[in-house]
Amino acid sequence: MKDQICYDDYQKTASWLLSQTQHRPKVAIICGSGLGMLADALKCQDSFPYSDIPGFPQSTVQGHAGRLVFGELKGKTCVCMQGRFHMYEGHSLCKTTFPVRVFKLLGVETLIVTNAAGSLADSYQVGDIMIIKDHINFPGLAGLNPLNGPNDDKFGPRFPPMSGVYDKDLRKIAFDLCKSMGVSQFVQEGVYCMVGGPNFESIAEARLLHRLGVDAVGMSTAPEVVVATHCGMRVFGLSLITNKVVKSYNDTESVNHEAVLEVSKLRSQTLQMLVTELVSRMDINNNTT
Ligand SMILES: O=P(O)(O)O[C@H]1O[C@H](CO)[C@@H](O)[C@H]1O
Ligand SMILES: Nc1nc2[nH]cnc2c(=O)[nH]1
Repeated sequence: MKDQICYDDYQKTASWLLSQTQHRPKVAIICGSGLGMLADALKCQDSFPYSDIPGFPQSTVQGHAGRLVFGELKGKTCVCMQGRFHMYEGHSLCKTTFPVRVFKLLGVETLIVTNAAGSLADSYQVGDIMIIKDHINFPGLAGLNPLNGPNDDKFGPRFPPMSGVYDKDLRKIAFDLCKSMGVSQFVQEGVYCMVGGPNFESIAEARLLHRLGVDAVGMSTAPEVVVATHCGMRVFGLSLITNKVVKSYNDTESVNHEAVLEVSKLRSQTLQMLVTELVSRMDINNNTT
């Protein structure tokens, strides 16, 4: 796949998908590491391996199956990415966010992003679910932004605002749902920070992030949210806290990807229920098939 992607490239992929499925999704869900089971809740599935979709990048990370699944959650049509693309895999940021613009062209109005993340906040525990209130896009602050290059006005403005992008109403609905599901004791709300990866944080880096007010850190999500916001989508995000980031030189623990995937399994049912109920409560004009 080439590095410069133009409107026609997104359009070709969207047209191919529209020709292969009757589903017309209004909601897209991106599954984080080990969270691909979120797609299992979809009814009447049509699914496509990324390798079959013209123009789609390929997943290379364990815990990211590489399948696009269309289907219904409580009667609402959704498309779900079982596997996302990360900058550290060697993809350009345009490629990591390619699906988001394709979703826009499919008619998607709301993007739900999920990820596995390490916690910096002292009060967080492994297994907590963090509703994302805001993000710090470290690569973005350093000039690595998926919107770099000529702006395509068909998608959005040159200088999109990034304040208040994680939809307040959806966050409130999610909180209320967690209460009614009896899981609010392990639900948090906080700031997600994207770093480039693929290495986990050094202790000095962890301390820096902690001082900056970061609650959870990962290697994804922010570019997808930037692109979704640029093209006018509503955004909701969840981080599953899979590990505590090591902040002390006395700590002998260290994190690894296998442990991240293990914890993802632990909360799979709760996350699936939360996302399903959230989608079912969304105000969506659903014109399926
Ligand atoms: O952000 P997701 O895709 O959930 O994955 C997270 O888990 C991986 C590290 O274990 C990194 O890719 C990090 O970003
Ligand atoms: N950067 C980063 N990404 C993660 N993904 C899951 N856990 C972590 C972590 O501790 N740090």
